[in-house]
Amino acid sequence: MTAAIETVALEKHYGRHFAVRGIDLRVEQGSIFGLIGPNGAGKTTVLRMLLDIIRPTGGELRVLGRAPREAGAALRRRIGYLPGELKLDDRVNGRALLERLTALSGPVAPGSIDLLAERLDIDLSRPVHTLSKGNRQKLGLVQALMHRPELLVLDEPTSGLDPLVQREFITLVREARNAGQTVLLSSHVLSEIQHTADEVAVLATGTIVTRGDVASLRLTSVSRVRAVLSAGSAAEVRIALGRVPRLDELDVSAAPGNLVRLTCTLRGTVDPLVQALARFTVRDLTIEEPDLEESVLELYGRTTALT
Ligand SMILES: Nc1ncnc2c1ncn2[C@@H]1O[C@H](COP(=O)(O)OP(=O)(O)OP(=O)(O)O)[C@@H](O)[C@H]1O
Repeated sequence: MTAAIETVALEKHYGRHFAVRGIDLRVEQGSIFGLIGPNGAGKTTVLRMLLDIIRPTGGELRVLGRAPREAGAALRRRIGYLPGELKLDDRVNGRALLERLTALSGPVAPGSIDLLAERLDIDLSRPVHTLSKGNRQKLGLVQALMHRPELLVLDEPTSGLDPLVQREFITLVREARNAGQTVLLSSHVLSEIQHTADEVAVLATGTIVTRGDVASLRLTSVSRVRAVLSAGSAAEVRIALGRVPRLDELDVSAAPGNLVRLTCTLRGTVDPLVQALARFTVRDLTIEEPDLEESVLELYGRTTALT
């Protein structure tokens, strides 16, 4: 099956400065793909090249099987795009603005705009210039979604939205995927990626530093461990845990009643730790599953350390 998006060695430089370099992406049809990265990582640059708003300085790029540079407006109509910096015509109300945009997007099913407006809780009769940042963002989402495009490209989609609307957005994105649409979203709000994306690529300083499904990204990251053991001494526990690979930040202290408390961090599999603890009586044990945020922050840290 043709991928919805495929890039090979994609690059964009401005003079001697590379905004992105060596980007290989494959986004399968009917999936949700998340692009995460800190400010300036290159997320917007990648998305804008997909839309042919800017042109690559190197590499190859295909969107819905076509080269954006050649496919023009016909390809654009198959895509719903929410730009990171949304510019809307201020002089009209929301409904007039959206109806005008249908000239670019192509046909919109009757009732679709009203349904989306209701779900995102936006009043379309209000002049655009009176709308708050969040309400403008909602209009941006409606225009991206209203023509049920094959591909949604959403740059920081929940920026400015309150938590209830964010939740509705997540539902809308999942519905889109279930209906066979493909979604590419960029964000540094990791929770929305964590709750939606099938696959994630982490971008830092213009290159992909890691990729995978959300579950596997968690696996490679750090868990926080807390335990209370019945043990002869803190020193005995320290020695036993000294042989556990990828264990860090170990803090062991004696507590009343022949108890020993410990905290540490652990990267990867927990089995060696559990085996080391098994020689004591374990009174309490908590292994906090790391969230994506922690994994990604850690990855950013590793990347920074390398540069
Ligand atoms: N027109 C331009 N001229 C020069 N440099 C640019 C231009 N546009 C982007 N850049 C640079 O390219 C890099 C990537 O920028 P980009 O906007 O793609 O990052 P981003 O990941 O979307 O960041 P943010 O989360 O802050 O929106 C940055 O270093 C930025 O300064």
